[in-house]
Amino acid sequence: MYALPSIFSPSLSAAPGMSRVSPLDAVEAAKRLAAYTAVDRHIRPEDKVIGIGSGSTVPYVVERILQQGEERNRDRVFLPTGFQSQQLITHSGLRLGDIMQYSQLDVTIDGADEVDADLNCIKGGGACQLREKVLAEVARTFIVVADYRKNSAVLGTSVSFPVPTLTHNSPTPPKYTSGVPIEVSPFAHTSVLRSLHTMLDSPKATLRMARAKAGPVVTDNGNFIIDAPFTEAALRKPHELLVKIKLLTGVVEVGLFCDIVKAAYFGNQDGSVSARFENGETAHIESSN
Ligand SMILES: O=C(CO)[C@H](O)[C@H](O)COP(=O)(O)O
Repeated sequence: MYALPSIFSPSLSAAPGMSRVSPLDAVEAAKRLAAYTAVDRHIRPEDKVIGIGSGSTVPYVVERILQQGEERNRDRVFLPTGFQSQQLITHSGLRLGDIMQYSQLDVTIDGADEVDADLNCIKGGGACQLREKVLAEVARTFIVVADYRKNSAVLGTSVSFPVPTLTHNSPTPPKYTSGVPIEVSPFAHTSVLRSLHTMLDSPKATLRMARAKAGPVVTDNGNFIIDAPFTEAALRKPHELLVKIKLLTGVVEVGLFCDIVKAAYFGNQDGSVSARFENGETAHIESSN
């Protein structure tokens, strides 16, 4: 019953044990290392209500949870942050719950697009940030897992966020980063775009378009996504920026997660894991897997 669905992790579908896993490229191996380490440290036997985030790292989280065994998972319930993680949970044979039944979760583990030195994150690369933030905020412990490319000093500066070229009427053009994902009501998307362009110094903010559908990406909540690049100076104060964006009428949720993360785990290319904790401590963990 407990088997990782191949649609989420084709190269791992036959193997709950790492030694039988087919070779992964460096990034995939790093995602899996981060996920396994976080599950081993934070999903304890007594944790019964567990949030499962979205993205390509989270299937490794579920894989490790499955490896804890049927007995351990029998009386647990798993809450998804979107359609993808809902499918991941049900196809894995784990029990699916509904966030509307729970005001507190034991732990949520999710991916991130980027994490800064203070554990602020950019999320929403998969357009799931509303549900992700709800499940992060109601969890006693919110843990982020990612590969080494997401580990940044300042948001917007990692390789996963290439800086777009931009002309600007300034002698020294400010450095703009690629976007902060912003979920907006479709009705308000043009007015939010205008406010981002004119009031919040994000002239390159654009509506995210779908790849295999005509028109914009539509979220699990029926909304649109705007990707808004900001200057490095703005992203050095992510909480201030979050508040400004959130106050725009029509904004449903912003993919800036501030002061929520308890710990972040980054898989490295050399097989180690770097961890950062909310109290400012860091750890370098040599993998035993
Ligand atoms: O925020 C997210 C989805 O909205 C994801 O957690 C984020 O995009 C990271 O994804 P991946 O694990 O594929 O790098």
